[in-house]
Amino acid sequence: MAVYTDVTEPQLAAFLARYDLGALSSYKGIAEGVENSNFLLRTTTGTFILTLYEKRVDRGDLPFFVGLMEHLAERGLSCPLPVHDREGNTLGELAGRPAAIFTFLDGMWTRRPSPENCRALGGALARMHEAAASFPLTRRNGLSPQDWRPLYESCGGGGDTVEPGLSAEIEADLADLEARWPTDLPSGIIHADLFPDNVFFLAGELSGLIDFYFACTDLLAYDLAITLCAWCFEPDGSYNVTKGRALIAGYADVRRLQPAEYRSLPLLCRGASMRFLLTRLYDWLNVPDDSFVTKKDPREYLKKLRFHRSIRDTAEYGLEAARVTKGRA
Ligand SMILES: Nc1ncnc2c1ncn2[C@@H]1O[C@H](COP(=O)(O)OP(=O)(O)O)[C@@H](O)[C@H]1O
Ligand SMILES: N[C@@H](CCOP(=O)(O)O)C(=O)O
Repeated sequence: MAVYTDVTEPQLAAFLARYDLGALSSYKGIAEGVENSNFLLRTTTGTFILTLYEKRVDRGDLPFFVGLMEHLAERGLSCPLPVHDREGNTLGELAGRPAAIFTFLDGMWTRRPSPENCRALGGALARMHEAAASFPLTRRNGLSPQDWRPLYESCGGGGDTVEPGLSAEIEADLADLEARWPTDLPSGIIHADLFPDNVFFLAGELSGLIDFYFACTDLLAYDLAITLCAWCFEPDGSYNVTKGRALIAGYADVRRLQPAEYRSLPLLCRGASMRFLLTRLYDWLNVPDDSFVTKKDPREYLKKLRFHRSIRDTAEYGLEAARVTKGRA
């Protein structure tokens, strides 16, 4: 459930009066999502999404997030386009929260992605990376390798209550990831949270990407690793090589991987697994059971971490280097 802030009809009507969007017809809270309060907004001119930014989002980051969506949408990527008010602002204030209105994207997210979905997604991710290359702002990744240890330490050894031995396992992996994390791969703006619930499909075609609220400046191939972890495993925890192959090939059809990016993929996938293991572990231990937020199981990412640790050669993800890189790896 993600409606943390109530908005009254007079408050919303007054907010809307600043826009050329017609009069308020109806609005209702959207249950999905974790970070912010979202409303489906209907006016006499169309359907929109109203977002109120909650505590977990830093106000200082909003121009980056909203500006990025506008930049991407203007370059043909299907993602929410922020609507300007009559004075040209995309960000305002409603019910004591920063707020913005976005165009509505048709489609639904898929719980059972197919290899074709993965191929289309790979292409969209690469197009996003290319379109974002000309965006002038940057944002540090607040969940980068240097942030993982403090996050782990803030869990206070609670990992062992989730799974015996988890703390020692995390510590060993953290030390290895910190020592070997690559710094010389191509970087740019990444989505950083491209999970199935953030990708819409309509009649089998990818219709848009949403939720850019973890977007940041980081390694492009790390975004591919995050996406592979989120899309290419089955509910029983097994890796689906057909989906992995389709995702990587779809990406490389648009943006070829450099040999070093290809070689680094197992390490980047371990890092991606560690990042989501740690944020889920923190929430598992700290978010009250009766809160609105649905806590996600950290053990899903522990299994993925173990799988990626077992990979000896990137080809095990489904594609030989020669098919996805510029030269020979
Ligand atoms: N532009 C949009 N078009 C259609 N639906 C949207 C749009 N933006 C958000 N939504 C809906 O709102 C839900 C929550 O949005 P999301 O950005 O994922 O929230 P959060 O940042 O809180 O996780 C999505 O799952 C989707 O149903
Ligand atoms: N994708 C993350 C949680 C973030 O949720 P979102 O609704 O903002 O995408 C996870 O699965 O741990």
